[in-house]
Amino acid sequence: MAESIVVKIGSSSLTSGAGEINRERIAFYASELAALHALGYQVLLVTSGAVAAGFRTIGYPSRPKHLHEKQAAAAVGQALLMQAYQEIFGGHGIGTAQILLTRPDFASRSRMNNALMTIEELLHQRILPIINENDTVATDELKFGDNDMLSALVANLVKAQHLFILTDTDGLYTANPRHDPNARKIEHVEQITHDLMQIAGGAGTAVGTGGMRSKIEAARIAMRGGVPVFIGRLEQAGDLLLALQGSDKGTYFHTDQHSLPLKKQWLGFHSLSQGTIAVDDGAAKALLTGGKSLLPAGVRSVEGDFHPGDVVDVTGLSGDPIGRGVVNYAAWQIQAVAGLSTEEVKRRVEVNRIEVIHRDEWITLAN
Ligand SMILES: Nc1ncnc2c1ncn2[C@@H]1O[C@H](COP(=O)(O)OP(=O)(O)O)[C@@H](O)[C@H]1O
Ligand SMILES: N[C@@H](CCC(=O)OP(=O)(O)O)C(=O)O
Repeated sequence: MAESIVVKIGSSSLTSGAGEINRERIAFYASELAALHALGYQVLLVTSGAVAAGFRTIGYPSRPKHLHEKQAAAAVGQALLMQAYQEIFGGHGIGTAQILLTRPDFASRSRMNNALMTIEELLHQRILPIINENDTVATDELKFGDNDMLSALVANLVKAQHLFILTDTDGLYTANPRHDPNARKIEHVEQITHDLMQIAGGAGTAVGTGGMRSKIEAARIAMRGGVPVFIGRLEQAGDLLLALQGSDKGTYFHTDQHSLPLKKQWLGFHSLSQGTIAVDDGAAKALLTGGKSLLPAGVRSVEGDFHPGDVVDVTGLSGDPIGRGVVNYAAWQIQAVAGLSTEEVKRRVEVNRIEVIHRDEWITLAN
């Protein structure tokens, strides 16, 4: 099967800053993507810029702050973006398709599968999918977070060979290079640590949203799904191909993880959690390194009102999340048997399976 490559381009790289698209830059990125397409890669574009491309047409003096204004600007800007992509990719002989996604769509496994089947068919037909969040219906609480995260989820979904997050800075620096002239570039990252998260700051311009922090969070999710990530900037023709070959145009995030089956992706990244179970150190170790199931003996406390078959988050004693799984017990049942031996549990409650969470229904999310 052809290698698939997901490229995410930020608002700051596609728009003028005054609420309009920057056609010249769009043409530049399109020709970079077209070059990979011509080499036989299956290319997917995750585009930002709907809000940033649309606010001038509406008459807003700067990027709007209120939700309804952002949504109106996105409705205008998304059409302008697609029009530009269609014309410009068309000039390269490449057909394009618009895919607008929302987070709740993915909470349903069948809708997530439908999105994947559509994307696969488009790629099979050599059409370039252009993906954005459906901003006109996404509310702040139910967003992917940011298009950086959307690109990581899409990369996992299609089991991409690479994710390129293109922005206005040539990689991750030890501090925000806009503010710290002594900041040094980090060329390679093997693991996203707490310290690394600390050095990644917010957005660089008035049109960008998540800054480096949201890119690192996205990189962590992609790496968890076995997708290596590049964060950086393209300057001249051929740079995307050079970045694919490992040039020094940005920061490379490596991964030794395998790609995740769809069921585990859904569980880890899309399902809606109905509660939280805190476990002791022994159970945390068994789940994280032993590939074991969670037994009642390891449970310390329970929050939420969930039922068998629901998805819950699992934390260690510190409260840090370690993973997520499907429970075989109702919340009240676990509360009744937390910390007890398997024999004792069998005497006290009637459940189909003794494991609180079976290892086949579990995904580790800690680093
Ligand atoms: N440690 C860091 N290294 C590099 N850039 C950083 C760092 N911390 C914050 N940034 C900022 O992140 C910005 C890129 O993110 P953002 O403005 O959201 O762009 P985009 O629209 O491409 O998503 C850079 O312009 C830079 O100012
Ligand atoms: N869906 C929004 C993108 C928001 C976003 O993540 O922007 P950016 O930080 O520029 O990638 C839009 O198209 O305006």
